[in-house]
Amino acid sequence: MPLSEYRQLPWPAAASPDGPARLRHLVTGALRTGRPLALWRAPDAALPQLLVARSLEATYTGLPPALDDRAPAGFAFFPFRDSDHNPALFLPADVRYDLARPEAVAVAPAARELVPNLTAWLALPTPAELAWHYGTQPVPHTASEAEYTDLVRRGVAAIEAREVVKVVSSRAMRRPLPPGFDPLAAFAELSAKYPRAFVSLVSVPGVGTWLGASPEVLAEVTADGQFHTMALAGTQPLVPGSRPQEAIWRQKEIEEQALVARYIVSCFKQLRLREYHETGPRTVAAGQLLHLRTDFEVDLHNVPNAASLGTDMLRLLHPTSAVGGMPKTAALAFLQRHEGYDRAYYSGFLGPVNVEAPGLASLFVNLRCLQLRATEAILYAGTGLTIDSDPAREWQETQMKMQTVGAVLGQ
Ligand SMILES: C=C(O[C@H]1C=CC=C(C(=O)O)[C@@H]1O)C(=O)O
Repeated sequence: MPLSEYRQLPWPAAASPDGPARLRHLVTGALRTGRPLALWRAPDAALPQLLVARSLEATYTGLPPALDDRAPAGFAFFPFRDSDHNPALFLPADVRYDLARPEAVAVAPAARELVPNLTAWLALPTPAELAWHYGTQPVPHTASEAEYTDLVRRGVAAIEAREVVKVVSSRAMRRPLPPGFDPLAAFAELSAKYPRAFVSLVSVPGVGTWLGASPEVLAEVTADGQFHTMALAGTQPLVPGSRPQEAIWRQKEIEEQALVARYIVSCFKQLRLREYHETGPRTVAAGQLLHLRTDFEVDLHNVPNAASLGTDMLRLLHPTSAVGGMPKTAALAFLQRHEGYDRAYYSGFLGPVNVEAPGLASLFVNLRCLQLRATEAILYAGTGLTIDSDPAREWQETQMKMQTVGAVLGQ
């Protein structure tokens, strides 16, 4: 919905002094009134944006979001696997606050009834305590090194037995929160540390609070009418002092990434799309890690099914072979049987749809993320397995990936 249809509530002059203080004030208000919220900082953007949904009920959705300019505006927050425990959510863009326009809060027509209380709230001082929403699901099983390496061995055996070509195993890890841990400060720290990542903080009653810095675009429709997705896979540490372009990749990683690229091409084929532009694979840095990445662009001005292409691709892509495996159904069945924990929103996807302008969408894979509980964080990471995977190395790789978001835990 264009911003012109929103009601602009000017910030009272005497209240919170600057954009970040106002952001904190709005987040506090959303948490106190039990409303879902999403805060994100797009890659390469200077400032974050906040969206608050009018109610939890308004966020439940069935299908993945439609990526077209007539679809509702909001923030998608989808689990790896849709279930009653981890519902697929789409937070309608009812209340918006963009730090690039810090002087006013925008309220959508659908949330008009919030205006009186919100106006009163803007004039109040900010309470010190933020009551973040916590998930109601139990803490997931966290695999020991022995358990994880065993899972990797089983994955390799499934590849050898030709049940799957590739599978991406993953695990969770618990870490205590440092004293005085402040998720908003952690969000700002991740934004500063990873300028090229999609940094997000999502908090939903009953579902929980998730913080992350994702390097992976799942599906994007840009202002100049391009559809963009990427095949991101293969991991090695960035050696301090060296340049990403100098990295040398083993056959294992080259094949692992090529499978993801091939999967994307097969999705285009299913949609009978031949006009796409492919760049790469090239080496890209994501925090302290390097990955191989191929970018795919489709000029939506030049394809017959432009209006539905983004929506159709999103439905085919999730979960991609960078987080599930190949063939998709067999890889997901392997994970269901052997992984031994609930990924919840890790390796799902998230991001704004039609928020900045109708027709603009940026959905990212929810990687390099953690779930916040009252006293601890649960970190998540996975590794793409191929026939050449070494269990000890794959464990190491999950450790490295967890350090991306784990950096804010100060350990
Ligand atoms: C599954 C994750 O990363 C994916 C994205 C890039 C590289 C990957 C890899 O090398 O295995 C994974 O496919 C994760 O970060 O948890």
